[in-house]
Amino acid sequence: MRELKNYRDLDLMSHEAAQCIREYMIEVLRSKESFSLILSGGSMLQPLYRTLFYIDSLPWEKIHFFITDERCLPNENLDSNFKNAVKNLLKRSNIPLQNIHWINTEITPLETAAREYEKTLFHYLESSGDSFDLLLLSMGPDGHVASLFTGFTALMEKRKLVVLTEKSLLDPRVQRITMTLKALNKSNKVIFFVSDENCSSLLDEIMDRRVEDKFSYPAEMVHGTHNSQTWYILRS
Ligand SMILES: O=C1O[C@H](COP(=O)(O)O)[C@@H](O)[C@H](O)[C@H]1O
Repeated sequence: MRELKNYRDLDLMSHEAAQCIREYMIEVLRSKESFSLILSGGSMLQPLYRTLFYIDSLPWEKIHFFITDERCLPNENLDSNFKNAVKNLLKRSNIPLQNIHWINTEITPLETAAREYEKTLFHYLESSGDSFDLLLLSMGPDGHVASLFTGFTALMEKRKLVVLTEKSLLDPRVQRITMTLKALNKSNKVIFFVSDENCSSLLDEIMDRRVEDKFSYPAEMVHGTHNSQTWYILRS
C-alpha cells in the first residue's frame, strides 16, 4: 500500500510530517519503553530534522536513533550523514548519548566498521521484537535509498543487515556502509520525504506502478513489516 501526500511548500510539508511522526511516537510509546528512529542522510530530510529539533514535547530520552548509511569519509567531513544529523537534530541536549547509534567510518578495515554497526543493530533488534519503529528515507535521482544503488551487490544482500559497498557513482564517490534491504524492511513504518525537482519522471513512474508489477528501483523495495510506504512529495 502506498499513501501519497503532495505539497507545494517545504515548510508546511516538514511541519505536517513532524506532527505525524510525533503522534506516531506517542502512540507507540503507550505500549513500550523506547522508540527507534532510523535517519537517512542527503539534503532533502534536513529541513524535517530541523523541524523535529524544535518539538519540545517529544519524549526525546526514549528515542533511539540509527543511521541508514554512511559515506566512508572522515567522521568530521561535511558530507557525513551522521554529522548532518547531529547538526540539525541530534545536538538536542536531552538525547542520551547512548541512544545515538552511528557508523564509525574511521574504523579500519572498513569491513570491520560495517560489522560493528551490524552488531549494534543486532543488539537493539534482540531487545525490540526484531523490528524498528520508524524509517525516514529520501530518494536519490536514480531511485537509490540509503546507499543501495541499482546494480550494486549491496542491493542483492539477503543475509547481512549492514554491508560495505563499492564506490558510489554519485557524489561523494566513495565507498559507503549501508543498512541492507533486509535491515530496512524490519521497520514498522516507512516514510519517504522527497522533492520532484530532479526526479519527476522517476517519481511518476514509481507512483504509476501497480502492486503486481515488477519493481525497478531500490526505493520501491523498501516496504517495511506492514508492506506500506507513506510518501511526502514536494511538487515544483
Ligand atoms: O547519498 C545519499 O543519498 C540519499 C538521497 O539523498 P538526497 O540528497 O537526494 O536527499 C540519502 O538518503 C542517503 O542517506 C545518502 O547517503
